[in-house]
Amino acid sequence: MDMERENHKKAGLFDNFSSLIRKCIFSVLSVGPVPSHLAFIMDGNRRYAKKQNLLERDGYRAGFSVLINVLRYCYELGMKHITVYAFSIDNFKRRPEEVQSLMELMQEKIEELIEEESIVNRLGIRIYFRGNLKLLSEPVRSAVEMAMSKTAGNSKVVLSVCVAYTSTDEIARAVQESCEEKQDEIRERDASNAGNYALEQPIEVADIDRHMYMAGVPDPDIIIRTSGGTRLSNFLLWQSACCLLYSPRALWPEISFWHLVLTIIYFQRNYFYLKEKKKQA
Ligand SMILES: CC(C)=CCC/C(C)=C/CC/C(C)=C/COP(=O)(O)OP(=O)(O)O
Repeated sequence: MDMERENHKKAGLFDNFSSLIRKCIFSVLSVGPVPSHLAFIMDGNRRYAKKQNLLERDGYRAGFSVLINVLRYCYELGMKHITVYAFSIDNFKRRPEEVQSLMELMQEKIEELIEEESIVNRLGIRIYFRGNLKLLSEPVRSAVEMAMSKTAGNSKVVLSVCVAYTSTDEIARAVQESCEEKQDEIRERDASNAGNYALEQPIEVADIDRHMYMAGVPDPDIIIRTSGGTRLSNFLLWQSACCLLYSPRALWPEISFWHLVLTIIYFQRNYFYLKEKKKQA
């Protein structure tokens, strides 16, 4: 028992020490510009499981723990938006047992996240799930909806979790809805202006923007794809016209505080170039 208490005390001291080191490093980094929106393609969970001789499911569990750590670091750095690619529409084509196991894990973790004392509530994180949510099974969809309503009062950080998501689906749906909206407007105007044909009204980029799953979220400053890949894999294509891509070689569950530090340094080195490109766009 004494041994247990001793170990607990040591772990507590280590946590305090790490948090102090983090604070010092973050205050140095904060002298320069810090991104306000990071987006992650959390690649490499299965490879990690294989490498560590774990079940695939445990690779995803390790990936979820890393997501929680990353959220804490981003919060400490004062970032406003974090977006993660948790499940693409194409992922539904994986083996049914794998899809089932990942969905069960998501449901379990979402339910944990909305508990009163969870990190999400302690740090004031508002969660949005973005994607074609109709494609989710009923229990997962209810968990997702519950998480969005239970965190609606949190306002420090916005976590956007893209599930049942692909950019091409997002764009096609937004264009479709914008056309329908425009047709309704024309119909209403024609009805009140009998006999006069309405002039053709083009659909603007801003109209489509308003109908995106990511509506209201500023475009990401950097997309980080772990495991060294440099493909966007149908993630945030509409939102990444002026965005950096960073691809550390580490698998997602291996991502640590130091990878985040390197990401910020990469952002700071490219800041003026990015600012110039944004101005031109
Ligand atoms: C509640 C919540 C937000 C949970 C998120 C859990 C989590 C870490 C999901 C990642 C899912 C995924 C398909 C990652 C891609 O890597 P991969 O598994 O395809 O790995 P590979 O590239 O090694 O094959």
